[in-house]
Amino acid sequence: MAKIPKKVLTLAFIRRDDQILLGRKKRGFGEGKWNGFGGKVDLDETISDAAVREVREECGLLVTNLKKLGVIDFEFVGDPVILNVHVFSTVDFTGNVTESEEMSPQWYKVHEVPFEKMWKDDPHWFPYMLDNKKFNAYFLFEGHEKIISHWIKEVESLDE
Ligand SMILES: COc1nc(N)nc2c1ncn2[C@H]1C[C@H](O)[C@@H](COP(=O)(O)OP(=O)(O)OP(=O)(O)O)O1
Repeated sequence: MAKIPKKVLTLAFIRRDDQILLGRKKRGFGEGKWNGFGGKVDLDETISDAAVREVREECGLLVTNLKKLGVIDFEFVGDPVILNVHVFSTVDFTGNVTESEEMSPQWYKVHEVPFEKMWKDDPHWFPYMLDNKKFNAYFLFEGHEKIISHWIKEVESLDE
């Protein structure tokens, strides 16, 4: 049976009191959308090391104690590659929030997250992430704005 190619990506969120740090993507995949910070995993690094690196590159913060809260598979009609996104969260960071070439960061109150300017899947799984619940999810997109099917379930644990 043919193996489905998966591209492993990180997506990290930083929390501070009743706020969450989001970034507006300035270029590339998801340009214009608000999201957490993340990207591809390099050959020589673990997924959580990649999450730390991507946060530092994209918003200038050094994060520690990242907790993996979710693993989401995204499939796009007509594209054989599945995006396998590992979602992390932390409240521990040092440094100053800094705009990068890729992201324009901004703190939002957790009840004022701008879902209308984000990926369509986000309102489905953000409640789990904001409640620190672990979850697995799958979304099938047609284009970048329409979800055709999805599932999401809370889980006891996730592989590190
Ligand atoms: C399709 O739905 C998605 N929703 C959300 N909330 N986030 C998503 C979705 N699909 C991908 N993502 C995340 C995963 C990553 O954090 C970024 C995409 O990473 P990118 O392609 O920008 O990876 P980089 O390593 O930064 O790429 P470059 O090396 O080219 O800068 O979006």
